[in-house]
Amino acid sequence: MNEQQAREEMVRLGASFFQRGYATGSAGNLSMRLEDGTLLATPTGSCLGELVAERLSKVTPEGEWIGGDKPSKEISFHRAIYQNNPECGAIVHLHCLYLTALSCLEGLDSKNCIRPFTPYVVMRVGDVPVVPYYRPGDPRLGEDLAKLAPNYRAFLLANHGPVVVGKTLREAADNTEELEETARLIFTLGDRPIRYLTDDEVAELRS
Ligand SMILES: O=C(CO)COP(=O)(O)O
Ligand SMILES: [Zn+2]
Repeated sequence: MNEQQAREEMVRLGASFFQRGYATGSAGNLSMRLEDGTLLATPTGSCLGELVAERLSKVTPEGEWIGGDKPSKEISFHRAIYQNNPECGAIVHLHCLYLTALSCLEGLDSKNCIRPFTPYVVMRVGDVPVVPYYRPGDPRLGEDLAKLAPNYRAFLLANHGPVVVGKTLREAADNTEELEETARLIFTLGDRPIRYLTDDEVAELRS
C-alpha cells in the first residue's frame, strides 16, 4: 500500500468507526507504519469521523513531526509499540463504550483481562494485559507498552480504553471490534455464570 492509499484507508476506517459509534467526539487515535518506516497518525483533537487525508500527521520513528497537523498526544505510546514489535504495521486506540467500561472495573486480571469464553478473541488476539492508569499523553503509557509490545496484540489502559495492533490498519480495526463485542458480551452476561473455555479448548485455538 503506497502513502496515498494508506491515508485514504485511515480516513475510511476512522469514518467507519465514527459512523458506527465506536468513536465519539474527538477521542481515540489511529496510526500506520509506512513502507519507509515513517508513521502516519491522526492529528491531536481530530474527530475520527472527519479526518482529511492531506492533514494526517507524519512523524519519524524517532518522534520528529515532519508533516501534516500536530500529531496525537499519544504518538509516544504508538512509537513505543512500533519500536518493540517489528510485526506491528498499525495501531487503533479508542474510548469505545464496553471496553472502556471494562477498563474501569476493580480487580481485573492484569495479565489477561478477558478470560476466554468465545473462540475468536483467542484466535485473533490472545491475552489482553492491563496497563495501570496514567493521564492521557503521560510518557509512562509508552514505557509500560514498550515492555508488553513484543508479546501481545492488544492492551487495556485502565480507566481509559483499548490499544490494539495489527499488521494492517484493517486487521487492527477488526481485532478492536472483536474485543469490543466481547466486552459487550461480558456486560450482557452480567452476573450469570459463564462456561469459560477449558485450558484444552483454548490450547486447541492457539495451535
Ligand atoms: O484518545 C485520546 C487521548 O488518549 C485522544 O487524544 P488525541 O486527540 O491527542 O489523539
Ligand atoms: Zn485515549
